[in-house]
Amino acid sequence: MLLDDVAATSEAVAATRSRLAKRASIAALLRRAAEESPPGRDPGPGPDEVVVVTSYLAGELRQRRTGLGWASLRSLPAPATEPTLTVATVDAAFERMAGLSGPGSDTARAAEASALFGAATEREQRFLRGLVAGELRQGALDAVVVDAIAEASGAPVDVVRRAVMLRGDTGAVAVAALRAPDPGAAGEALGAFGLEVGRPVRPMLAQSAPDVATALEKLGPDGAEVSVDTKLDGIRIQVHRAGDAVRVFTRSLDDITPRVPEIVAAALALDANTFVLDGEALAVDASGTPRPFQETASRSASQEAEALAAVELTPFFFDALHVDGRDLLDDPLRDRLAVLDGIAGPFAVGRLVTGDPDAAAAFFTDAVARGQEGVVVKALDAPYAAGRRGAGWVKVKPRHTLDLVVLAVERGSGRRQGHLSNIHLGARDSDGGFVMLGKTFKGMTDQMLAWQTERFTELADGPTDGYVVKVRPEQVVEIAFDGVQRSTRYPGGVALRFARVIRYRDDKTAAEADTIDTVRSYAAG
Ligand SMILES: Nc1ncnc2c1ncn2[C@@H]1O[C@H](COP(=O)(O)OP(=O)(O)OP(=O)(O)O)[C@@H](O)[C@H]1O
Repeated sequence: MLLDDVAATSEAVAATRSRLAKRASIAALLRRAAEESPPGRDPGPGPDEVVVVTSYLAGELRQRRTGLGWASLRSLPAPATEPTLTVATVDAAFERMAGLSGPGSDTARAAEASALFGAATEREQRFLRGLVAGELRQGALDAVVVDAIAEASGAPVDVVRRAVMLRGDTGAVAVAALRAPDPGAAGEALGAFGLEVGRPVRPMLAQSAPDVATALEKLGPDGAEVSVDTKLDGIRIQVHRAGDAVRVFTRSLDDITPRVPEIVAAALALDANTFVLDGEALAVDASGTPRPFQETASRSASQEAEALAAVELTPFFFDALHVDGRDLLDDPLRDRLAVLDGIAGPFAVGRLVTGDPDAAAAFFTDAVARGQEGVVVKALDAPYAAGRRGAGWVKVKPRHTLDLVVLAVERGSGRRQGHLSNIHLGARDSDGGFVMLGKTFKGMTDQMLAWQTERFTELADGPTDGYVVKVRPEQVVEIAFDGVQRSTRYPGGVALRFARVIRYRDDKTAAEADTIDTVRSYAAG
């Protein structure tokens, strides 16, 4: 298949707001990809073309890192006039670039890139640039691609979605679905995708509520028993063990095993040979009181890798997805917790199972008094909704926070001279854009200031010599605030009161940031 076909479809998808139209064009292209490269016909050394086409349609390169920087794409060779590049050729070129390392690799990579872009037409250049810079990626697109795989293969959409969540790899799911001879076989092939120990599953996420009483109402009938879990403010971890082999993954499915030997040791000490557990890793002091979040985060944040050895982390588990040959994802939480308690012992997160709203509220107050972040209230009959903000979990925190996207940054003055300081904050709106809500430089440590100056120079979009530097909307920041007020100053009609920075989040993409509707729900009256 020609890259031009994929680029054309990608442009058509971006040009329409209709989800049905997007789904139809993606499905048509996937079907063509499967027909043009039937299995068994000189497969060559590369992957199935359907895998590559699927990831390009989702806006991603198959290679997570190519070493190609945004800056290197500023001056491109003149475009070709005729489209000749095939998807397989392009994938092979990126594979070579990703494999380069050591002295001279930058030059070799630049030469590869220049040859690739020189063979691309103007439209293909635009598309490739978007892929490399990550500009084509947006959360909403993943869901449309899942829908399109269902349409193209005839498999039920929830079966496709489930396979993607369990496999964490949309391309592999597309191949299995599209290579099946008929819809029935496609559904069967996907149904066989189970949880595999060693392969991370997208974690279940929580909804939120302003207080415990509201959380209980959301979860179901009066008086129904729920689990009120302590909400620990650390790093989400998913720990896989098969015998002596342990792997630790983050919320975004990155493998951090080599960086957390103490978690590996704790996993090996648990009373089961094979498992997948979900939990949170935290720095705690001798009395079990959590250390400030910054200490834990310094272990995960890429910008502070040197702090790695400094803090000892303890894992706390709150869910079991698989134990000793038994998949638990579809079992009710009640049963999963019984299994968890049987193996995790002191490493299980503290919880209270109750149907009494007063007891639940008291547990929350106590957790916060002990320095924890809040609670997650969970329905005992709900399955584990991998990769989704499931209805079964509701988080409650005493402090209001939002995850917003940095839209621009201002040059600092005085003590902050030479730094990029005041950040412009945006919430996500329904059509993929961002609405500005205010600015802040409160709460920033000197370390953050140094880090963000570098980061936003990289993300700068347009001239960087002005006072306000516009940036590509990619960096998520967690903001605490005292309230939301109506305001005519900003386009969304609302502004944050006393917004302050808590931390930069590398575990969320802009597509996962909070929406303007969520922000408005905090506005009084
Ligand atoms: N007992 C618990 N049960 C579930 N999640 C927990 C628990 N303790 C801490 N957490 C954390 O809370 C998060 C659930 O909230 P959510 O799904 O909204 O993710 P989030 O946006 O990363 O949350 P936040 O920013 O509030 O930590 C989980 O990702 C996990 O890291």
